[in-house]
Amino acid sequence: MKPFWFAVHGIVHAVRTERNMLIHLVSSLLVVVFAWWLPTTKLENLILFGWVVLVIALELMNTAVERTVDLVTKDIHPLAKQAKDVAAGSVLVAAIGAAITALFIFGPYIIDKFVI
Ligand SMILES: Nc1ncnc2c1ncn2[C@@H]1O[C@H](COP(=O)(O)OP(=O)(O)OP(=O)(O)O)[C@@H](O)[C@H]1O
Repeated sequence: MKPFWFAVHGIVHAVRTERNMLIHLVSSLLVVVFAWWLPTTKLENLILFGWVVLVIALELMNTAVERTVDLVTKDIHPLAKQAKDVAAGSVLVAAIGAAITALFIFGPYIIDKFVI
């Protein structure tokens, strides 16, 4: 059971220390609110859930890369920059994918609600 709590501790640490993680959690909450408010299908909710999980999981990995790089060197190094920037890029790619998916799924329902 210990590895589970170590993992939970890691998640709590990332939420407490990473501003971007807070942004992802607020965005995830917004997705839940919209999915509850709009008549989305089970499949659509499942797709949205997958993106939310992917973005949060990648942000956790990004945090791990940042900590590892900082542990290895405090000096300015091009490889340290590449490692951090590439890891951050993976989060950005997923976040853009999630935003586009959310727009495609929620967009038509919102238009239906407000345009008669
Ligand atoms: N050791 C380093 N050598 C060279 N460039 C670095 C180094 N550390 C950080 N950088 C550059 O500065 C940027 C900001 O680094 P920092 O460690 O503050 O992470 P961050 O991206 O601000 O993470 P967060 O805000 O999520 O904690 C990195 O994306 C990278 O481009």
